[in-house]
Amino acid sequence: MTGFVTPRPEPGLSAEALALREVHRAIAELRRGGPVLVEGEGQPLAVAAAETVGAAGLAQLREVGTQPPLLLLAPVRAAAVLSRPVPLSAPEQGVAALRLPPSLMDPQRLAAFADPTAEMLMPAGTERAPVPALAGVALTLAKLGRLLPALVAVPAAGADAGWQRVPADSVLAYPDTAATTLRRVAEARVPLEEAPDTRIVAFRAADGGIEHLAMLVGDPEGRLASGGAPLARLHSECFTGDLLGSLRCDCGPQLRGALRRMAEDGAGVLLYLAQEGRGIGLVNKLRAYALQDGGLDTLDANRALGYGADERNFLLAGTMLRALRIPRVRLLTNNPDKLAGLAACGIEVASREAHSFGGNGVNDAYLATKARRFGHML
Ligand SMILES: Nc1nc2c(ncn2[C@@H]2O[C@H](COP(=O)(O)OP(=O)(O)OP(=O)(O)O)[C@@H](O)[C@H]2O)c(=O)[nH]1
Ligand SMILES: [Zn+2]
Repeated sequence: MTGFVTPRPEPGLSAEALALREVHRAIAELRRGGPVLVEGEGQPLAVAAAETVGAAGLAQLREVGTQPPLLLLAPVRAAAVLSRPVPLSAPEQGVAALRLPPSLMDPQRLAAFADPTAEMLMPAGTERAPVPALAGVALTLAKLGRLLPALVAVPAAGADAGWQRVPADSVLAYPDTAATTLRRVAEARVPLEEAPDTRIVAFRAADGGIEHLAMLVGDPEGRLASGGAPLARLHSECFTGDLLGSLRCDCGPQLRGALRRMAEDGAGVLLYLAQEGRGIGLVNKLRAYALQDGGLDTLDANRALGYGADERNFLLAGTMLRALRIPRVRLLTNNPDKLAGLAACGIEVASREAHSFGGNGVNDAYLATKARRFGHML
């Protein structure tokens, strides 16, 4: 059946919640190996994630495709699978498109092209193709889903009403919409080893999505009322460091050290942001670790996966601090991006407080890379 069904917005659902929902549903579809239709200016683009797509998803792509399928990759990843440099021209939005011969339309091979830890090469003679208009948006969608930014794509016609559709605008607005619609949803007193007088406040965006937490230690409101500024830390989730005590990073000592310092100071707010692996997700962070064991540093490993060096969005933190009525902070960080990020969303950073814990023998090169390549102030 072909045809077009106008989506009926549900009563009471805001435009922002609807936009988040479109993206969440598209991500869920990509993650389970299904195809989605990205709509915007130009011909709609049907895509599936190379990492997850199965035979059924590939068949659906073939059905709606008006041209042979393409593999969309970050240029650095395209250069790796082609074993030759891929020069970028400006209008191509940081995407390379490679023609996929029928013999390569195979789930296992596609997954290997997506993943630099699999070391799979495209056959000699593989050609680049013009990059479709919505290719950059589609790769952004894959990254929002914490999938490897590698997609099988076909410019599409005649997709029926059963297809999961997502407007390009909703994808592009997603990071800001997910941040600005955060609301407080739960709160409880949770005494912590390092900071016995702690309340945890949970935040959730419109249409569900990822939740973020604020740990309020002592009396930050009182500190502000007396004209001071409470200590604050933006802590990006690190399952391996925070929970397991991994020695590869410094997150565990930074987390507990920040809580301890806030308790000693009598006030503080620690935002625990669900931005695992600088925003690439735990699975991709593990892939990045594997690449680092092969010789790349933490920045180049992210890039080899097709991600940026740091995919975090600190607008989240601005929204949370405003909701908590904390407009002014003394920020525990060595990261200049956090200072700039908070300033950009109108939070006053009264001072920066150094927050370093020294190397442990395993993380020394990682800490040195943060100083040398990310500009961390150590
Ligand atoms: N992608 C990636 N993420 C990592 C790696 N090591 C740690 N992380 C993540 O990095 C985040 C912590 O960021 P850091 O750069 O260590 O420190 P920061 O929080 O930006 O800066 P500070 O405020 O100075 O501590 C957490 O989300 C970790 O999961 C890595 O090798 N690769
Ligand atoms: Zn860590």
